[in-house]
Amino acid sequence: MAIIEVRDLGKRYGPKIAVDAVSFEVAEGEIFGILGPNGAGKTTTVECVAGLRKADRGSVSVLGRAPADVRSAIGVQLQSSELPERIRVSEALSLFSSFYPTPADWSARLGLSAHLKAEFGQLSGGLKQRLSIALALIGSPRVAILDELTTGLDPQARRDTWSVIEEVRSAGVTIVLVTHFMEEAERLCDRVAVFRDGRIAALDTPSGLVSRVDGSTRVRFVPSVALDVTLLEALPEVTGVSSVGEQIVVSGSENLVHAVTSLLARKQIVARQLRVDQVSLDDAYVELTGGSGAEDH
Ligand SMILES: Nc1ncnc2c1ncn2[C@@H]1O[C@H](COP(=O)(O)OP(=O)(O)OP(=O)(O)O)[C@@H](O)[C@H]1O
Repeated sequence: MAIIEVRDLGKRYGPKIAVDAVSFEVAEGEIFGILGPNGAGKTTTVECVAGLRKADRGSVSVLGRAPADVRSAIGVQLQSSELPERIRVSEALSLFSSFYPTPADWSARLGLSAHLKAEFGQLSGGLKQRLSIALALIGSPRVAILDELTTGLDPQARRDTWSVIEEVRSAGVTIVLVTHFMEEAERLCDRVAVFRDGRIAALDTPSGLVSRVDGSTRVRFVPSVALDVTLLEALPEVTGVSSVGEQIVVSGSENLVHAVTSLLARKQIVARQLRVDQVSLDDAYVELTGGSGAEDH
């Protein structure tokens, strides 16, 4: 069942079209990723889903209602979340807890226990980030919107945060995750919408996005005897053949390996130094967004 439905969403800032005809659904319990270069409209879209920004066009429903009517069911961690400099971590947690009938405390799990007395203004960027995640989850939301969840975290803290997100999902929370990190999307997301210039350029599972790239699989080998490459080119699974010295590199679709090895077996040719590579979500992203840098934050 869809817990979030976005239909034909449109938003301008003056002459600038930030979001244009964006539609998608998020199923209950899903981790839905939103990827795209800077300025592609990701934050504007999630702000509309959270009920924090009014769209010019289209509709958003969360749990079948307008987001503004179900605010307590939506937890939001946005890029710009700022707190007063002097507020202590413990004070922020109890203040936010007081807004909700059944608050949930994720602070220990997010590594904040040793920093409860620290003032917000003294926290490192990573700790501020973790506090903002704890505050987004404090109201036991049905839907959590996390914008650039792990930006500013070191690799270990990023992995720890991923484990927390997996726990949050196991607790039944649906998650919308805006990210610049392909590894994060690949690890966490069930489906990913790739935004480009205010529109969704592609929406699929991470592996589905990869398989859209032409020549997403590459087979490299050195044939035991000279091989007529036109035989390889004639295979329907093959999109390209090149040679580097003795090595032959064949690109093509998912079933490429079987097609190539069957041909070699028929010709009684042994494939030496056989290697198979798959393009990464990074490669797919670059192709789908026209080469914009993904991790330029
Ligand atoms: N309040 C605003 N006033 C004017 N223009 C805005 C405003 N907020 C965003 N924009 C513009 O709208 C476009 C989309 O911005 P948005 O923040 O939604 O993109 P984004 O994909 O989240 O980018 P980023 O990855 O940099 O956060 C950008 O061109 C941005 O400059």
